[in-house]
Amino acid sequence: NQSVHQRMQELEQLLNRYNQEYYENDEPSVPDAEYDRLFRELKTLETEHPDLKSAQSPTMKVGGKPLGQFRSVEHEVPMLSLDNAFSVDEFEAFSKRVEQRLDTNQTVTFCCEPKLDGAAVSLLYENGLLVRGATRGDGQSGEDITENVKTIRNVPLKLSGDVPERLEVRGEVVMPLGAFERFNEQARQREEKVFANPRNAAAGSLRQLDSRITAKRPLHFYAYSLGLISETTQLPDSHHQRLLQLKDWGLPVNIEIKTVDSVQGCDDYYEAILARRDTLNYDIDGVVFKVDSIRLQQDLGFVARAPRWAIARKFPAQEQLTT
Ligand SMILES: NC(=O)n1nc(-c2ccco2)nc1N
Repeated sequence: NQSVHQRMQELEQLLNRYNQEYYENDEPSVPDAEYDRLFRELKTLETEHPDLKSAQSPTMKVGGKPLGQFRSVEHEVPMLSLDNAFSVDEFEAFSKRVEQRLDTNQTVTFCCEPKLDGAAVSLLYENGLLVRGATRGDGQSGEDITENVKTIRNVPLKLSGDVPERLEVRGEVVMPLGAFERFNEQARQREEKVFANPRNAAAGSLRQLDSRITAKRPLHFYAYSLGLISETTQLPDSHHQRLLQLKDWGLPVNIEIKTVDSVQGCDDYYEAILARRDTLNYDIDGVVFKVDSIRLQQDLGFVARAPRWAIARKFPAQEQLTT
């Protein structure tokens, strides 16, 4: 019995370490199959020797399921990825495609947004109360991280005003740069692994099993699009106006977002944000231009999984300062 107990303690230590790696840094040192095998071995031994089972066993934290203990969430409206334009010519080709769909004398308004480099999430509010949070996953289904998103500093648990019965908000979770540096400094001092960049820090923090750990992470959320909405009739036809409506209801919307009425306006916006990139308190990897008219967005639809009505224009890669 002693050797069984020893093996159980060894398994517990191994699994806790692998969990830490997986959820702290999103970088497990063993493949999931190996983790699952060890997990099942421990589970079996605990079933055979309940008297030897520890209250802190990793099998207690997850309610019995191995790694995949986040419930899966189906995105009724797919969470799209963005097509990228790496040059002004590629962007102009995009705007030409859009203009082809317009009547001749119509001009197209674009909504311009900084492209936040964090982790995309979906928040679902029912009667104004936050009822679910989910990662983007593969765009069709993600992980249920409700308890974790509730700990994000600027995510309202209750919206204010006359809100739709069901409102799904999508946006980016970022770890502000100052907080990221301080967090990594602390991790270094504690001989814990540091995050390579703020995006990993945000993604890894959101995938913590224990939301008390997430709660200690300085995360911010910025809304940038809407998913499921009941009562769409009351919403304006403009994407920008809808974001301002989200702001009125208490959701954080990035202050850099604005509309322009020409391709030149988009180019100016790209240059202006690029020039100020180092003064922003979060990582961005470009700007996003979206056709502002929802009606025109629906008319343009999307090809594969990227919308025809939006395009990201990426900045040149930032020279990586040696941290
Ligand atoms: N990452 C980011 O800041 N995004 N991502 C979108 C997006 C993705 C799909 C539709 O819109 N918009 C913004 N500002």
